[in-house]
Amino acid sequence: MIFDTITDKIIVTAKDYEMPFSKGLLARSLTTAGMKPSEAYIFARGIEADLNTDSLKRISKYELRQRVYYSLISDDYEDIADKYLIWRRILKKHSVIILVGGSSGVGTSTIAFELASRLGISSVIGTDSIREVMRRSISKDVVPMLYESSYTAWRALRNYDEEDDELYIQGFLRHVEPVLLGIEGIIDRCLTEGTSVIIEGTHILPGMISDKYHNIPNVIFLTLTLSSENVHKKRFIARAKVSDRPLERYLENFEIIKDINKYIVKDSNSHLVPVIENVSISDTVQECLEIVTNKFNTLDKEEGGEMEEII
Ligand SMILES: Nc1ncnc2c1ncn2[C@@H]1O[C@H](COP(=O)(O)OP(=O)(O)O)[C@@H](O)[C@H]1O
Ligand SMILES: O=C(O)[C@@H](COP(=O)(O)O)OP(=O)(O)O
Repeated sequence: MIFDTITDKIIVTAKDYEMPFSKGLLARSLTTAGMKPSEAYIFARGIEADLNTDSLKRISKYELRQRVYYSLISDDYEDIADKYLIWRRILKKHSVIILVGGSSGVGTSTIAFELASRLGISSVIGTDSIREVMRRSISKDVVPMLYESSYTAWRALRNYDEEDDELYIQGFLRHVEPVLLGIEGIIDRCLTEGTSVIIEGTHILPGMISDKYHNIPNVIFLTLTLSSENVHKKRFIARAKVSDRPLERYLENFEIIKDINKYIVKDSNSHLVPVIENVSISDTVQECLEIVTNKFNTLDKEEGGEMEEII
């Protein structure tokens, strides 16, 4: 009841908490369902106006969801109405595992965190953290490539030939292999527990991840790329300004990072994994959300899900 005394806003009540109605929050769920941000805010404002007209002081989350759903239908947003509800049921019923791959600097961490916040998935794990854990359990003598970066791993190969066109990719593949053990372990754990996670980083290489996971419908692969060298370089510059990751290291190895990027894209294409150009954050997030939502929409329909059942 505390909010009633400090705000004039309608209070939205849930089982364990209550909070003032927020147009921003509602608009966010609507954009997750595919509505354009500009339309979503106007729509959320309309919902608030309707609630005020009805002189409501408090509304349950359940009733609010119901109102939003039927307003979407009556405003000819039927597609969005379905998607608006689907995430609630999906996350209740399934574990959702999203794997976001791409070479260093293309934006996998940034996009993974955005997706997690939009979808209400609370766990995001970077493959560089998994690599760190693997380093503690596998000695450098056994797998020296694990102690390198993806783009310097070639240096740890035995008797390498600097003229070999495949040298950098061979190093990258040997670097990725032990990290995959950790990635697959996390996926298995989430599937067993029914929890959701987004795993992101350069070690998500579709062709090296066991076929078993490609055949599980709630494991979704996404690959990010940047075709423009200039934009890609600028991303390292931007990142160096806000972190301790030295710019020189990435620029010095840029040609190798580009080769790895090309390899990941080719590998993704041949495994039918969607490849997304990460130019604008909002477009990339929207594109990823569309892929993920459509996949679950299909799965949900196959399972005979009825939208009305949860409102
Ligand atoms: N779509 C984008 N538009 C502009 N900047 C971006 C975009 N995606 C990522 N960035 C920025 O680029 C830099 C590298 O992104 P990051 O997510 O750290 O890459 P990765 O995890 O793939 O190495 C960061 O400074 C990030 O804020
Ligand atoms: O090995 C690599 O390519 C990067 C991956 O991390 P991101 O750049 O993708 O965050 O790690 P590094 O060893 O440079 O810290």
